[in-house]
Amino acid sequence: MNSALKIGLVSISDRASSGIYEDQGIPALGEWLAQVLTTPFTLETRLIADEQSLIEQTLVELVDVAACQLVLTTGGTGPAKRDVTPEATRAVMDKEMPGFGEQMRQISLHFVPTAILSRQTAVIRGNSLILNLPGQPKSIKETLEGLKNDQGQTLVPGIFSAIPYCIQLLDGPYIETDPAIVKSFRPKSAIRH
Ligand SMILES: Nc1ncnc2c1ncn2[C@@H]1O[C@H](COP(=O)(O)OP(=O)(O)OP(=O)(O)O)[C@@H](O)[C@H]1O
Ligand SMILES: Nc1nc2c(c(=O)[nH]1)N[C@H]1C(S)=C(S)[C@@H](COP(=O)(O)O)O[C@H]1N2
Repeated sequence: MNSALKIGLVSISDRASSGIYEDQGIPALGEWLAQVLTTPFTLETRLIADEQSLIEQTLVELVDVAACQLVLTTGGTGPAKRDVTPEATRAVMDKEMPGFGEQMRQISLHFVPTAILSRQTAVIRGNSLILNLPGQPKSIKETLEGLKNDQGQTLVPGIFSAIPYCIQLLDGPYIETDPAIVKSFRPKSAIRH
């Protein structure tokens, strides 16, 4: 199976979803993906409140019905009572991919000491990867892209480097990126020319 790339974006914020402020999560995710992906893709976007059952329902629908091979959530990963995104994500998983959360916290510590407050994780459901990002819109680029010096050299690799190969291992489309922004890493045997 090697269908066209479809990515689900879920912004989870009580205030953005009720109109108290404008959602910046989905635009930030969409703009970043448009810059980095050289593979054509389509988006399915959802803006929802921090309600566990609604988050679970949305993730299931994006994977099982809309057939997104990758789903990125933003928001609701912190310690506050209504932050339940990781619980909802785990509730719909087949298996957990804890390395993504570990690496994102490592990256984020280069930007903010409160990075350890994010409980973000990643999971596999069916043939799809679901990944939690923090709610702060600037954290999207920080965690996906990593940290570069003034000369543009990578100091800490962002987690997106590992996503194309992960999707490939799940029998999804072959995803390519602009290496000047994020170099996708694959073992030599998995590279297609
Ligand atoms: N979707 C969003 N759009 C714009 N800014 C956001 C969004 N989500 C979070 N932020 C910003 O990042 C900060 C930290 O995000 P966090 O997810 O902790 O928000 P929150 O306090 O849980 O509130 P809410 O769920 O209502 O966004 C917020 O105070 C807000 O300034
Ligand atoms: N890269 C990055 N990671 C970050 C942040 C940030 O600004 N940049 N904010 C942190 C803060 S302040 C919190 S409370 C947690 C959880 O945020 P969330 O509840 O919006 O998901 O993410 C953390 N991770």
